[in-house]
Amino acid sequence: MLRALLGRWRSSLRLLRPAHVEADHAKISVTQLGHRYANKVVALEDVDLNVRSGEFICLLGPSGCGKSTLLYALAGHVRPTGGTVSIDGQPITGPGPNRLLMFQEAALFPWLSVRGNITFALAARGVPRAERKERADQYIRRVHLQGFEETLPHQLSGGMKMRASLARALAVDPTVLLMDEPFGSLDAQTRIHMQELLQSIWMRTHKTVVFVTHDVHEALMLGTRVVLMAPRPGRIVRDLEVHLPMPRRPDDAALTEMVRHVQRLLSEVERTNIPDSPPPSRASTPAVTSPVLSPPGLPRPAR
Ligand SMILES: Nc1ncnc2c1ncn2[C@@H]1O[C@H](COP(=O)(O)OP(=O)(O)OP(=O)(O)O)[C@@H](O)[C@H]1O
Repeated sequence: MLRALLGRWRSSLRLLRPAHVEADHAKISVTQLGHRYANKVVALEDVDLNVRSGEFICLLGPSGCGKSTLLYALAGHVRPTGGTVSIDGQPITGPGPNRLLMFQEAALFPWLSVRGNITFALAARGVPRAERKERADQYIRRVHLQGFEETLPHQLSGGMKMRASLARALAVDPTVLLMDEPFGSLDAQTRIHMQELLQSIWMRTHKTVVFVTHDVHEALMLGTRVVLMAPRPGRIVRDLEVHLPMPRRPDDAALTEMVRHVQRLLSEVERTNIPDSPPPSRASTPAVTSPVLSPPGLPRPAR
């Protein structure tokens, strides 16, 4: 029994491997990124991250580890105080049409219908009038909102608003989709539905996505890569490729094993960053670099 459990645990963790992406092969390249806010908080220090075209990256970590700051630096909304960020070899100096940032709030115009919100965004991006309605309706179908084209946002549920917002984001076809905890305010069931929808859309489009979340299960459900961050100063401590086939089921056994493993890594990150303890030196986070950990109640496997 124990041997079977251990075998299952080992094989699921083999699907979680360290990521190594050369800068030459990267769509997004972040080099030695640092950001210190005006209040002297060091939100990011020495962050290096290369993202291939078509990857779904989840930034995961405790509150305050700089996930949003990194995302906003990619969006061009934060001008980092050190290092560089580039997309397709072009340095980012401000917001641009090749990136789209989505938040927890659907941010729909309340006086425009679902279709109106999408066609407005298309018009703002210079899409010819003749194409707008057809393109809007195509993405409305993709998020399963057909029949609600003329509905105003206040007549939609939270999940439907988020689907409309997702349709709008996809319709403008950005090179990179940046998502800051987009499903954070949804109830558990709607959140799972949104994850499944986003996953199925990603499988069709292979859009490059950078997705911020606190939720380990969400990160492993969606990500082709999970980047673990730690605070004070905000930095990357683990970068793992998730080789679990898609579509993923929320209750899949291998996924559940991985969630436990990554939760343990995260709690080690949190233990080395206890509030009111002196900030850890960069060399004092060794636990996070230990390659294999035992799940609770199981012996530590031989290396
Ligand atoms: N505009 C700002 N001015 C000053 N400090 C800021 C500002 N925005 C963020 N910070 C600080 O920078 C650090 C990183 O914040 P950031 O929001 O990027 O982290 P996060 O990992 O996204 O956190 P959370 O998960 O809670 O959203 C935190 O200590 C935060 O207090």
